[in-house]
Amino acid sequence: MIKILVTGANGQLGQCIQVLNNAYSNLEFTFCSSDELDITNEERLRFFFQEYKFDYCINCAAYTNVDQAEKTPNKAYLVNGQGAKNIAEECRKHSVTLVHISTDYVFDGEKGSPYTISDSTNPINEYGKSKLMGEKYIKEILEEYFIIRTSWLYSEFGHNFYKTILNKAKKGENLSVIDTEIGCPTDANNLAKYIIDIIISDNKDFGIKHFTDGIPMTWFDFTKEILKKNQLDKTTKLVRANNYRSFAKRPKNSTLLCD
Ligand SMILES: NC(=O)C1=CN([C@@H]2O[C@H](COP(=O)(O)OP(=O)(O)OC[C@H]3O[C@@H](n4cnc5c(N)ncnc54)[C@H](OP(=O)(O)O)[C@@H]3O)[C@@H](O)[C@H]2O)C=CC1
Ligand SMILES: Cc1cn([C@H]2C[C@H](O)[C@@H](COP(=O)(O)OP(=O)(O)O[C@H]3O[C@@H](C)C(=O)[C@@H](O)[C@H]3O)O2)c(=O)[nH]c1=O
Repeated sequence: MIKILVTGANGQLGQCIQVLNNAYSNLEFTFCSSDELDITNEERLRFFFQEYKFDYCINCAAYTNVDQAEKTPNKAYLVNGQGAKNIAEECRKHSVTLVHISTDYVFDGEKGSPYTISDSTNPINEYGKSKLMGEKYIKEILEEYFIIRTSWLYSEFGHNFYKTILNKAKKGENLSVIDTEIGCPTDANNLAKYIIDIIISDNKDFGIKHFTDGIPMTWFDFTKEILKKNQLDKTTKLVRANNYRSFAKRPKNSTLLCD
């Protein structure tokens, strides 16, 4: 039996992993919400790792509000930086393999072609900087880790662009969406399966990975797809925008090349 701790389990990705709970007879999951296990609480983490003998930890816990992170960066650094460090230290002490999730926003978006795992990082907003801090701690502390960078997650769970657009369109709102940022929308359910495949695979090729399952497009193109898929394209007014009122800068082209 492979014992797996999932932190931040009530978030979008955590819920996608919960859907897979009964699909694998050789996996035993422990799902912890932020209330049950706060990754910034070192004492609680220590207790948890000591009490239960995990083989893997999937860290889905994160501060993901990109605009709010500009206003309260310390909170983002605490969870995405220090929190990741705390988990990595417990993983090292107890020989647990860490599967950590990172983001396309660690890149500045200026490259002009898809980012590979060996490209230099240079985040342009506080969320991206805090996620990069988490990556750096993990690389320093652990040898057996997976850092999976992904992008533009959507699913039926939690908050995401797909659901925001769908809700607005269903309410009959006019949509104005930027076409100046390019990335790869990724179904969080497929990311969940990819993570489990890594865990059950015999081939332990540790390190950084890129995972997306969508083709590069702008948020505007993605909106068109969302509307079409939900038969709202004929009834919703959608206009192309050059800018959208937001606090954080976002990379122009953060397309990830998957390995
Ligand atoms: N969403 C996206 O588009 C993308 C996400 N990612 C990364 O993927 C991962 C999963 O993202 P996603 O599921 O969408 O994010 P969510 O915001 O949906 O989920 C994050 C979860 O982390 C929890 N959390 C926050 N602070 C703590 C803490 N101190 N201790 C424990 N749990 C905490 C939150 O709980 P609560 O709500 O109670 O605070 C929430 O349940 C993150 O690492 C994110 O950076 C990468 C690329 C794209
Ligand atoms: C809702 C909306 C957004 N936008 C713009 C704002 C922004 O530039 C872009 C995306 O908006 P959002 O704020 O929903 O997405 P954002 O929070 O930037 O999404 C990011 O989240 C983090 C967690 C990640 O790791 C990234 O991969 C990425 O998914 O679309 C519009 O132009 N019109 C709209 O109606």
